[in-house]
Amino acid sequence: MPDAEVYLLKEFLSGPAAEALFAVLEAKAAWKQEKIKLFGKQIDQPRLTVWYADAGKAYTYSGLTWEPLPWLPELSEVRKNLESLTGTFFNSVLLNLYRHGQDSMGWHSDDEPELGQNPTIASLTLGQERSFHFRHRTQPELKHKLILPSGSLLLMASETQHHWQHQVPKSAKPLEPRINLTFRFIE
Ligand SMILES: O=C(O)CCC(=O)C(=O)O
Ligand SMILES: [Fe+2]
Repeated sequence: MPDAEVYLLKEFLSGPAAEALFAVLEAKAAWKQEKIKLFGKQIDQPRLTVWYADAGKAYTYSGLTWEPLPWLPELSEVRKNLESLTGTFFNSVLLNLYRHGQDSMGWHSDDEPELGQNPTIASLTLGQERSFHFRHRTQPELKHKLILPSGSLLLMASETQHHWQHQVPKSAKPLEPRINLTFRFIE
């Protein structure tokens, strides 16, 4: 992909480790159904979310301001491993629970000002594999599609968010749940 720095580690976690972490997070994370405003109406986001971060961090995302919860030990452990792998620090993680094929995330870039100029975003998939699409912001013929399997880690770095958008599209198939963790550094 031009104008991007993207890596996919297909086996960041083993199958059993990904399954175990999925079970812990599904049961222990404080999942919430947030609303978004669309054409002046409040509607449910097509997924459940929860945000964990270091104390004192506030984050605005999808028009919502998130109040961080203190880290679960299992999340701190993943954070530590990611930090030694990437050589970058992460002080927050957004969890998304896609309950079935009709849950999704629309086209966007992770380019909120508090993420800084060229954020490194580490995105871990647990459970159901899903498609992940990229499209270039100014050259619409540039597209890229990936499958994110359970235990995989997608890293997006340097100028990727300036030039590309990404989405997790809905699927007509009756899919099993997927948990996604996106680790970020908020300034
Ligand atoms: O679920 C995913 O793989 C993507 C999540 C995402 O793009 C985000 O949280 O910003
Ligand atoms: Fe994103």
